[in-house]
Amino acid sequence: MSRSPEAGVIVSTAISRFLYELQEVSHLPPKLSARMRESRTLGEPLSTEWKKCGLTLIEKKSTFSSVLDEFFEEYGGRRLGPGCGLTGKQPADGKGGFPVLKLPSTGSPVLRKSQYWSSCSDDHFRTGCPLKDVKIDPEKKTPEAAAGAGDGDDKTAASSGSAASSAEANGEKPADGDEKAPSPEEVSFLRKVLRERLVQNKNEVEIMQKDPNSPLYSVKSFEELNLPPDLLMGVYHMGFNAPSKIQETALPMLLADDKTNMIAQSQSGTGKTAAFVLTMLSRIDTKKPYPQALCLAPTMELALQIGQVVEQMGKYMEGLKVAYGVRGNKVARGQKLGDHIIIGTPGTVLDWSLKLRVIDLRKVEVFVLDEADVMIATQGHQDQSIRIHKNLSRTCQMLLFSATYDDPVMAFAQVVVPDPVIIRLRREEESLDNIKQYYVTCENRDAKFRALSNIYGVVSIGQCMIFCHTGKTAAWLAEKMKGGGHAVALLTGELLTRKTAAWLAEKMKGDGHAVALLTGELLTRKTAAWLAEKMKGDGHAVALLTGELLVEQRVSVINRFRDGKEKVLITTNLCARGIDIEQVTLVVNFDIPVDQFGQPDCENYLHRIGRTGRFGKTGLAINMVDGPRSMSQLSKIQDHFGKKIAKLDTEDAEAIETAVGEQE
Ligand SMILES: Nc1ncnc2c1ncn2[C@@H]1O[C@H](COP(=O)(O)OP(=O)(O)OP(=O)(O)O)[C@@H](O)[C@H]1O
Repeated sequence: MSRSPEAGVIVSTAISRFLYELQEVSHLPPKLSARMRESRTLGEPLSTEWKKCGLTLIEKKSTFSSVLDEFFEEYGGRRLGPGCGLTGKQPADGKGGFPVLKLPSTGSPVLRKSQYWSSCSDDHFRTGCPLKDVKIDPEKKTPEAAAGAGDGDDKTAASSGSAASSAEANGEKPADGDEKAPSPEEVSFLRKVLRERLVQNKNEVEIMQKDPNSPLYSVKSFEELNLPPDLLMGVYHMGFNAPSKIQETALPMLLADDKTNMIAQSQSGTGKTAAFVLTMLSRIDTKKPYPQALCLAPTMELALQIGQVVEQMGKYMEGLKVAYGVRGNKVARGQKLGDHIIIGTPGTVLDWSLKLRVIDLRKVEVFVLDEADVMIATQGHQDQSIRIHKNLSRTCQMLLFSATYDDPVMAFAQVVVPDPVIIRLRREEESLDNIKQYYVTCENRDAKFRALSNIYGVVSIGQCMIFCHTGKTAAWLAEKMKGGGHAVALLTGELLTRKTAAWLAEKMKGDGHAVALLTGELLTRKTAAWLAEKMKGDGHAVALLTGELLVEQRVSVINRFRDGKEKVLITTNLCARGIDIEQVTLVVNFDIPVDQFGQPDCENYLHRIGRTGRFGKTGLAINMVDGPRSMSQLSKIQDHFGKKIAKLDTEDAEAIETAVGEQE
């Protein structure tokens, strides 16, 4: 049976997961269940994993399909087709029994092609997410497609078809799939590290509290909060003069003796982290050598960011100790942690508390769940957080913070935060009032580039952001503009293409480095990373070159642009979504923003061009239209906002001068 390593991983873990779930349905003997849990090693060949579980692969027709049907009834799945299912012998007493997997001899095409199974990733499996919670991702590619589209520059990604936009005019496949969108965790991390100051918001804080009669008060200064002097010094050390809008309302409740439980929602950058860090610090006694505050974040990077705030704000608290419950931080079973604050990700903290027992959850005074919206987007985190939460004492103060407020977040919040006060600060509306919007008609992308050059040739532009639909167009345009002498920053999901990686590997080898190049058609990023680790473990010096731009690299690109080192930032929808770069003078939609269904994306349009025209200045937005389709998309956007988008003739220098001149 031939299959790529990644296919093996996906299939094996999905099936193991399936079996793991199945024990609840068909009562596997405990010893076997335990062995199955142990056998979740990433990348083990399917057959080894099965053998470890005491399972055998057979090729006969299914005789155990009723169990399978029962399973799907219970978990809401469906049969995937003939020849793919469970088979085995049911013992006479009806108890126990070893389910045996049956795969078609052709390399399990049904499993691989099925959205259901390919949606079960290793993460679902590792984090113990119930199968019923596995979200089916219709965009998810089969391993073969992923391998083909991953980091090749001579292959185009699988097209989503309907997402086609103006990029079609270039004969290029317009799928977003040619680069990877930053995950919610990455976006959240990027925002945090890029944030330099508080986001101001003039809206009123809305409050919903359990007892509407209990008095509410807000503070206008940190002194009013009666903080211990060492903590107040820490706040000043952070450079905070007065509480932010959300802090004014939240802090008096958070710090009150009755340990109010709270769900707080406001946009990123409004001061939530500072508020809960202050609460954690105010609740701990550094003389007591055990964890008293616990904070969960969705990723290691975010946990470390929070830790930095804790360490800065707690700078004057003598003896304060912080531990990071994140992957790679090892603790010995039974060791008792003497740190006062634990910040970590749900999986590791769960292990530390319930498996290794290094934290006594009953002694935790305050429990914080940060970035709940990002947390629930990560499979498994929700369940793990709930399991941790269940072991906390009733007197523990529970706090949950989120940038959004939709139903899944609230449902989760209600489970982990009993009797909460809910506070909310609505995002200030962005408006198009200060922005002059134009469109330019161009035949193809070369014509778009010419139009852009004309604009640059006639007037001097401050900083400009250009949005393209795909990473490929962005890279092409960046090269063209560089050729024209512009200082250009390029922010896309792909840094190294396979070709570049191969070239770099050769260079490095030439310089005497031992380089194993792990990219290409067969290996996906995950398999490559796994293999690199394995090889390193075996003492090889391995450089892993894949097609992804690391978060740190993205930060550096954005920072360079913000510092004015480059005047033009060319980016894609995917990479720029949710990331604020303030104060550019010109926004160019090289391609009209569309959503995954090819419909005009008004929200994104507003967000993109809202970057210009801030601080009372007039901004300028230019949209490039290359056919009837993009024209119709733009008209819909115009109708949506009810603001005129005027035609601009970029062959007419005077017209350009008038348009740009108005903006200065
Ligand atoms: N009272 C304050 N005065 C001045 N600056 C503040 C204040 N509170 C927070 N800040 C600063 O504002 C920025 C955003 O604050 P913070 O990280 O607490 O917001 P957040 O809502 O948690 O955002 P995110 O969700 O992105 O983490 C940080 O640089 C922080 O140091």
